[in-house]
Amino acid sequence: MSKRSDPEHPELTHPSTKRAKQIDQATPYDALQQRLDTQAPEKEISKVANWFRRDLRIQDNISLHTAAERAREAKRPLICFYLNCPEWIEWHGLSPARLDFMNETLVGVQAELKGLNIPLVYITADKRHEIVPVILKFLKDNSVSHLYANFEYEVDELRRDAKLLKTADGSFHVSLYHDQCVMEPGTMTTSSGGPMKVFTPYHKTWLAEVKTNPGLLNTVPAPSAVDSSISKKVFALFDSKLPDIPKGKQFRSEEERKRVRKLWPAGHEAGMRRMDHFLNDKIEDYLATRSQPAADSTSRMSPYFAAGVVSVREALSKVKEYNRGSSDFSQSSCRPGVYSWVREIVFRELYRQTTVTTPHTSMNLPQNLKFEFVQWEDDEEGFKKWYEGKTGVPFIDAGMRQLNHEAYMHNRLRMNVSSYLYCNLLIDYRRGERYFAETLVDWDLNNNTQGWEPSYTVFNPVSQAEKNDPNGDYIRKWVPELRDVKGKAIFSPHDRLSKEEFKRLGYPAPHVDWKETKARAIERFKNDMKEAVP
Ligand SMILES: Cc1cc2nc3c(=O)[nH]c(=O)nc-3n(C[C@H](O)[C@H](O)[C@H](O)COP(=O)(O)OP(=O)(O)OC[C@H]3O[C@@H](n4cnc5c(N)ncnc54)[C@H](O)[C@@H]3O)c2cc1C
Repeated sequence: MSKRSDPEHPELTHPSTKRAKQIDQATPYDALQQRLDTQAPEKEISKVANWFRRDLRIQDNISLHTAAERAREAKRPLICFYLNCPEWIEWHGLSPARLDFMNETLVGVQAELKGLNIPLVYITADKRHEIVPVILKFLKDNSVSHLYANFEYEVDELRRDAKLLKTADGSFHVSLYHDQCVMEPGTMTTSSGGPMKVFTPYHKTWLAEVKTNPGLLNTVPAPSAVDSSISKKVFALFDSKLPDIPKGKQFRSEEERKRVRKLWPAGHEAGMRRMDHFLNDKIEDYLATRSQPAADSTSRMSPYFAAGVVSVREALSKVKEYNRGSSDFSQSSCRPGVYSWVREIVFRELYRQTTVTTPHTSMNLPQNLKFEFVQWEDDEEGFKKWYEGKTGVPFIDAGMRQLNHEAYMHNRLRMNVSSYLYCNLLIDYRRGERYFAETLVDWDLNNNTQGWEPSYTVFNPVSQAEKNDPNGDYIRKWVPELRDVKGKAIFSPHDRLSKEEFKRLGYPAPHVDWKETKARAIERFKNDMKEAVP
């Protein structure tokens, strides 16, 4: 089957499954590596540039650190820049919360760099196809001989970098670094040499590597101040103005902006404060409470990691300190909370390895390509109820209302609302994936696509709520219509209250019957995938 595009939902466009398999065979990552390896020999340094991407910090930033060292040794200026592309923002569906968080962080980064006599310049390419020419012009106009940046692993970004190298044709030298993870994506292989894809062996190997090589968690310092006799050569580049967030991507109101900003204070310092708070007050109980959304006991570090405001190495170095200086994070050697939190970080690492080695996963296609053959339902009413948190299923509605209010959702709810959308409503999972991207402050393509990977597991939102929100506190917080419902009726008020009692709540009846739709989904998946040949 394999539809290539859906005119009503252009965000779901993707290649055919056959093409996806070809892309997995000859990956954009390998193509870029090849270009990097076959560059013309380096010329003498005239100016060095560092391109900030999803690494919005000066602390423990590998490309920035290396670029600054190169410039310092050569006594040449260092220029930093950030590329803004409104069409790219639309294409990837970034949320107002995420953009505001990034912009606020950039304001701080620019000020920090200025204090070190290093300019941060904002450059804009209105359209995606203008990105490469705009960057080339900027580098040429400023006589840059050496460009530094950290890898981004998604297909679009890898192809953009390969195109930049091709078009530059040796006019400057490009160096890219692995900065997003502890373990370089693609390097964790099985005994037969292929990339590890399964979590348990990946986790085991990751723990062993980090235990024997604690240097993997080492951080690099922020750049030191540039001598003003050198920085004056790029005097005109200081005080570049932060571009406005595109109109359609701004908060609906000042009140909303203030509220969301308060929840997610921007910048590295705020991120590290949050990490300290987690270690001081939360990590001890993390294993026991991490699935209980009312406890709010997780770190809430995801926006900082997703935009690279805090590096994972720096966060793990803090965890190592807490772990009495040991990088042995195995279950038998550390506190349960430490083991369990690091395990989540390892999921994040594996998902980057997956993006690099199975690139079709970042092209709107499921990892298991057979799911591409499922016929999804067009249930617009159901979709609207889902995203507004009005499905009539309290746990699902609470999760979606938290998302809409905080630009964030607890992991347990992410698992439940995604399953509900593509199993019970049988709506194309990619629409939910996209809604998350457009709403979350912590959107991260690797974690989001893997989180949304369809499967046969149909979560039961009633038993899930009974287990993980036993007193119904989370539901009461986010679904005020149910605030006064007593006992277990809160988990399924339509079925557990009398008709009159339910009517008085002013809460919707379930949009679909869970049992029936579970059976429908399993049947549909089986039938549609039975003879699928991706
Ligand atoms: C459908 C779905 C969509 C998701 N979309 C995103 C997303 O866009 N961005 C995102 O960062 N995470 C996503 N996740 C993973 C997870 O829900 C969030 O990372 C987590 O809830 C963030 O809260 P925290 O920082 O308090 O996590 P903690 O529990 O404190 O975990 C620490 C860190 O580990 C990483 N992590 C935790 N859980 C996971 C996981 N299941 N998979 C991968 N990494 C994990 C995150 O970087 C997180 O900040 C998604 C999960 C699902 C099921």
